[in-house]
Amino acid sequence: MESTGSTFQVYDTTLRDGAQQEGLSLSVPDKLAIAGHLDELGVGFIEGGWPGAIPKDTEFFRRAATDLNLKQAVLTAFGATRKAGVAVDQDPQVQALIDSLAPAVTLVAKSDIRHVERALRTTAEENLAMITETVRHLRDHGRRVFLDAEHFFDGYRFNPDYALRVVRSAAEAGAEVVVLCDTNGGMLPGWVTEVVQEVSAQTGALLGIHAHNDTGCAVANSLAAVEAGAIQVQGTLNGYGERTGNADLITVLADLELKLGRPVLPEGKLAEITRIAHAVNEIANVLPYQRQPYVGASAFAHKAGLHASAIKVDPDLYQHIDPAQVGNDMRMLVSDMAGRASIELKGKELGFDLSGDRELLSRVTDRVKQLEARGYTFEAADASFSLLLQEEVHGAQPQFCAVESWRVITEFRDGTAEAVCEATVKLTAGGTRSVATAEGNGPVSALDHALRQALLPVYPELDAMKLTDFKVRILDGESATDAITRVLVETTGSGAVWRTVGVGPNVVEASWQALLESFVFGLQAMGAAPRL
Ligand SMILES: CC(=O)SCCNC(=O)CCNC(=O)[C@H](O)C(C)(C)COP(=O)(O)OP(=O)(O)OC[C@H]1O[C@@H](n2cnc3c(N)ncnc32)[C@H](O)[C@@H]1OP(=O)(O)O
Ligand SMILES: CC(=O)C(=O)O
Repeated sequence: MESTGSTFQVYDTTLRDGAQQEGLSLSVPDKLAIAGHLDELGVGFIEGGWPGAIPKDTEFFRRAATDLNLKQAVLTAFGATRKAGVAVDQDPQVQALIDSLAPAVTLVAKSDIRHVERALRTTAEENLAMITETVRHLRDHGRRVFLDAEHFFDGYRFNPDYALRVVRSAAEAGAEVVVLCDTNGGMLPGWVTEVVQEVSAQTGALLGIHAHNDTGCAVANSLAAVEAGAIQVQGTLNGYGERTGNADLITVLADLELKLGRPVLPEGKLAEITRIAHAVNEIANVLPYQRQPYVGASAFAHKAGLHASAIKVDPDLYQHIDPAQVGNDMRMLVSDMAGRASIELKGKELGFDLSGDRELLSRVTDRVKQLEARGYTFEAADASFSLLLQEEVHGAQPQFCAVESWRVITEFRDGTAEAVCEATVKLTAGGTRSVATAEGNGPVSALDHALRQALLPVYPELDAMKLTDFKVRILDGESATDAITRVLVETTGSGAVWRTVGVGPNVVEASWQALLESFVFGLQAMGAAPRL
């Protein structure tokens, strides 16, 4: 929610401070796409970058002026105050902020006297003049101005008088909000509460909070500041940012709305937050954090049997909110920690009504526990669990073929650097016996090709299916080559993704199990009729 005066402001800095994360590199089109998502979410301000310092950011603002049709958010340029000893109207970086055409500017300024003297190598008075003159200059050019008071909390604890003079200078010169930054991320919530209350009482300025996560408290510190009176909260989507990141704006917004009862996004937008968090991960090419509060894939995933048995009665008993409020879903995980209720709920998720059949539920629960003790893992292989359920409910898995035998050989050919694998699969499908031989760069790809070759004439649906991931895990490391091997296979087809598991003392045998199950599950999911 953007505003003037003292209405609460949500300020996103994913495109500037988020981009300072190690390994993150956003192109101009990436930034434009993320800005679109942020606007859709309903944040008040989008800090687009530092024009004049980073050429890509200058270009972003140039393109934003024509390509970005923001409906809600105010585009904000970030930059430093004028340099020491340079007239404000002669400082090219200040001019670049004006040239960016952004309607709002956030200036970063030193508020810790030690930084003024040692990093800027200037005097206390000159730093205050740099702040006052730059804020006024930008206001004279019609810009809304915020001031990010860098290292504020450390500075205030070291020399409160100077830190307070920085806040007053900025506010008196026309800065709309002075944002107290925990730049090094070393604060704890109690300290933040105290400082925000004191600064607010001493200066009367409108304050904001910008927290880094080095103590693991960025979200808690942001909430503490808001409860102590800050009217602007800054953060980044998914907590991207330098070192351990910034306050995750997603968690902050959900906490403010759902826990503190403060509607800070336009109505209905919180339910979009999971989708937007994931979309931004995709654009930024960052793996989603499974355990991210509210929006992570595991945020409402239940593994323990006792949890599931209570959830069966009422999901609220083991969930702090209804996942739909943030656009997420509850999931049941099946494992050796499952009880009958977990199996029943997971069955329901997969389309099986197992309610009331106590004997069947106990049998499946026991079988899962025994198989997990041998190395299977069903929480990562829903498709294998679905086939297991079919065996228990209908007496057998769907029979798409009868496999007679399979074998793989690995061959080193003279003069070539790499080994080649060759697989032969003998099976009957559609009333015809086939012997298919195919090569691959490894045993699993050779088996995949041979199985496909044998089945394709009967099941053309296989054309749409593709192996997309293959993971091997040695389960008993101490036994070295005698260890048990677990293989997880991920297959994609017709817009769906499914995972199967195989276990055995032989890695190829374990792979074959997982591969065959992935074919069976995929054919069934695509509606193929089994023909032996
Ligand atoms: C806390 C934060 O995260 S703030 C955001 C930080 N983001 C970035 O640094 C990313 C973009 N940065 C850059 O592109 C470059 O660092 C620039 C363009 C800003 C500066 O580059 P350079 O001039 O080559 O110098 P360098 O990176 O070594 O920075 C030191 C200079 O910045 C000045 N400086 C540092 N902080 C400030 C400040 N708050 N206000 C004004 N000047 C500052 C220093 O005095 C020094 O100037 P000097 O060389 O004239 O003495
Ligand atoms: C401004 C900023 O990014 C900080 O102080 O952390």
